[in-house]
Amino acid sequence: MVVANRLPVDKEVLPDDEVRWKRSPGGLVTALEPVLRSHTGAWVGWSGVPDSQDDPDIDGLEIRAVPLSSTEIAEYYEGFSNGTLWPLYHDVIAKPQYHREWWNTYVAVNERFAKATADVAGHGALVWVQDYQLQLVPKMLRELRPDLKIGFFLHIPFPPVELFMQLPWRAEIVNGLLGADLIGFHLPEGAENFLYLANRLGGHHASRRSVGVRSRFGSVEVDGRTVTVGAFPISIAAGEIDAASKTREIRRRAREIRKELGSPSTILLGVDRLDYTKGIDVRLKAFLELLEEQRLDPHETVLVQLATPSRERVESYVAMRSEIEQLVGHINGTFAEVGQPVVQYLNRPIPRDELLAFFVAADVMLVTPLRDGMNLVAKEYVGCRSDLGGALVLSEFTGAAAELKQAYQANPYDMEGVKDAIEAAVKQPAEDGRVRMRAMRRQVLTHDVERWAKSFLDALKDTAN
Ligand SMILES: Nc1ncnc2c1ncn2[C@@H]1O[C@H](COP(=O)(O)OP(=O)(O)O)[C@@H](O)[C@H]1O
Ligand SMILES: O=P(O)(O)OC[C@H]1O[C@H](O[C@H]2O[C@H](CO)[C@@H](O)[C@H](O)[C@H]2O)[C@H](O)[C@@H](O)[C@@H]1O
Repeated sequence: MVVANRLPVDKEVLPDDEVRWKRSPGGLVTALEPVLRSHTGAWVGWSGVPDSQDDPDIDGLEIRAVPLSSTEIAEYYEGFSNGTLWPLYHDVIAKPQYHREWWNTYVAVNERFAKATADVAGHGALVWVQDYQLQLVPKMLRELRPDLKIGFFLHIPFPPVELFMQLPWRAEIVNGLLGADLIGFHLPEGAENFLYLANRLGGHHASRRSVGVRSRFGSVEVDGRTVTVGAFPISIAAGEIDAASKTREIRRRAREIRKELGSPSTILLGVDRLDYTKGIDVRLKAFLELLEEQRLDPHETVLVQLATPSRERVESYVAMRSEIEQLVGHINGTFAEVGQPVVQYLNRPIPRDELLAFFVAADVMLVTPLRDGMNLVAKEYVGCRSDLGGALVLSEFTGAAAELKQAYQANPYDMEGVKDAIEAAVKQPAEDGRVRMRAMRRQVLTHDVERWAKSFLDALKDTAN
């Protein structure tokens, strides 16, 4: 069973009360949906709208919707999850807000998820709890159902001790997670941060040697149980994406996109949830300066930014959206010609096949987060480039940077470094580009999401309890 804040589909109620289900945003769903489709399993989660307990009908998946009221959405989802934990775990890029009411609602909603799971899980079932919205569920679930095998995976970075210690409920979170049999992080660093805190805040004996990738797991002794802690970098359904990107329709659409953009020599592409962690402003500022310094030609270059709306009622997201839209306006105001914008910006989700066509069309992919747990967009781009064309500019502060070493990597806080990386990617010699892309594709195609799920679930089955 998968337990996640979100169901794989979001409910949409149209003005005539007709109900439609659409794909949920974000990489967690991108990764887990194909995994669960290829196994039998149930998914417990929220439908994205208030007060709904409809279970949508999805082929091969049993869905259990957990209802949330409007107040709970404001205090648990927008509040504690995305106004407190999200910025705290992402290097405090925005200032985390600490409110006791938000915390109380987070506890109550975690209890509801634990109870919903306990009600439907078969005896001895394997339960896989996902992400920062549900960090108390492992302990709550163990108390309700000690027969279950409980795994937990954190999709975002686990912060260093200096930042985590800000959290007024730090011990409760660490002890909540320790209810699991296996706790997984994307990177060894996150696992090591957690092991240190389990000892410091929980007072438990924790292993101290370094953690490996899918190997050399750490452990914490908790009330006679051993909790295993490991690093399992997530990935994409690489084979599916590779095959789809080779189809005639997507290749044709990619050529058409280039024409529609005015047949520029260089298409730069950004694809993100509209989130302040993604560094969309970083790449726009770098692009602006490269145009100003005449290192890029505005008649030959187009930057396409596809930004799907996200967490639109959270304050820091509102501010960031207007900053980005101002920057887009400023760049176009300065460098565009009538009918020929240099930045094309769409603030809406793009259908999957259309997105793949954009990846195939893009000469340079811009992935510039200030901090990101993994970033599946970088892997999707690589997965789409069977032609060995294109170049990836990648922030050092993404989880993906640990695996995609042949990308043009840059520190997103170093504007000159980002500009140099973009310029080098735009001007790369073709053969150099092929060598880089071949190496990155080898990594992505041999480390797909099935391998991620298998390595986590095998480790979970191997846990002693
Ligand atoms: N504008 C968009 N339209 C459609 N899908 C998008 C858009 N932006 C991002 N996505 C998809 O959402 C997922 C984002 O995953 P990821 O890069 O891991 O970041 P996060 O989960 O933080 O949003 C990817 O599968 C990507 O293709
Ligand atoms: O559910 P939302 O609030 O709309 O947000 C979407 C998802 O964003 C986050 O995704 C993370 O998971 C990805 C896959 O592991 C990873 O590549 C990325 O770096 C993370 O940011 C969030 O963690 C999910 O819970 C959200 O559903």
